[in-house]
Amino acid sequence: MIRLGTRASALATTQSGWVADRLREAHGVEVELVEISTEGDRSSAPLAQIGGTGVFVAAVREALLDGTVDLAVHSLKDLPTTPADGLTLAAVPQREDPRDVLIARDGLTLGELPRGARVGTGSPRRISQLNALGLGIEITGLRGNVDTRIRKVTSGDLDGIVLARAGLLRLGRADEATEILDPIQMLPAPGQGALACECRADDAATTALLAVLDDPDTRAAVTAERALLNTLEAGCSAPVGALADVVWGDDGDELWLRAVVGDLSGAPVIRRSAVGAPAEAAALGRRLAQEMLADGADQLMGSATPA
Ligand SMILES: NCc1[nH]cc(CCC(=O)O)c1CC(=O)O
Repeated sequence: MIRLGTRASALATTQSGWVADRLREAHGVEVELVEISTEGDRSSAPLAQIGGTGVFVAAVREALLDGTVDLAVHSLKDLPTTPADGLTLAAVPQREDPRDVLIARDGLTLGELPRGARVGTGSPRRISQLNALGLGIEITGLRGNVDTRIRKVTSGDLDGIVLARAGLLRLGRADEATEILDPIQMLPAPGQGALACECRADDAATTALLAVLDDPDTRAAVTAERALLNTLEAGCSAPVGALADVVWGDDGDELWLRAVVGDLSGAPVIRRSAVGAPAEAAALGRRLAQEMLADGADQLMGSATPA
């Protein structure tokens, strides 16, 4: 019997249920879902105020460490880049679509929104990239689960919201998006669309069961994205986007990494890309981050501390 710790939100239980099904299928093991309430779920304060998206992860990790559960499934983009003592990232399953989408009233796209339109997002990364497009839209803070956010549009409170396509796909609501945002304009959060299966580092049995779920291309991609974020010394609430892909190139598999650093004001952002070998994903992320720091990424982010 494997006890799988999960947050109680619809998205978290769907993700955890998916991992549980894969484990049952692959190994015929019993898996029980154990719901864990986190500070991020209990409070509606802005995430930057209560410690960033790490608040979703901390309580679930505690349950792992004290033995209440044997396995935790997180959204990888919510996982801090510093490794947790005593835990191991045992599997990164194949990634869902990493892109962001717009859900707007009347089927509108970003370019069709009138000046002054009110678009909801609390993510500094999304605010920075939206403002840099110079569309004259007004951005307002937004939190809550996927359903709560979508209702801000259907109720007429907001003209649009931006959120991750992966969450919508997992909840069977992807057709509610009115535009898929091209990464050329809107790079996703490092790790977006990927899941993290975490267990105790000394739990060889669970680690071995999880091995079948690991997707090497996804792991290489998110390793590069997270190494970049870590080298920029930026947390989950920094205006940083990154997306890596394994592509077939002249020398076999190549890992392409694109990244953006901005500020919240609509100032020009810094965008760069680099290519390397999938086996050197972390080095690729660090190298691209160094280049962006040389471009002034730290000053740009330094001016961007959210109020
Ligand atoms: N920040 C919250 C969060 N964490 C993970 C997802 C779902 C997408 C994913 O798995 O990356 C979301 C919602 C969103 O950003 O719209």
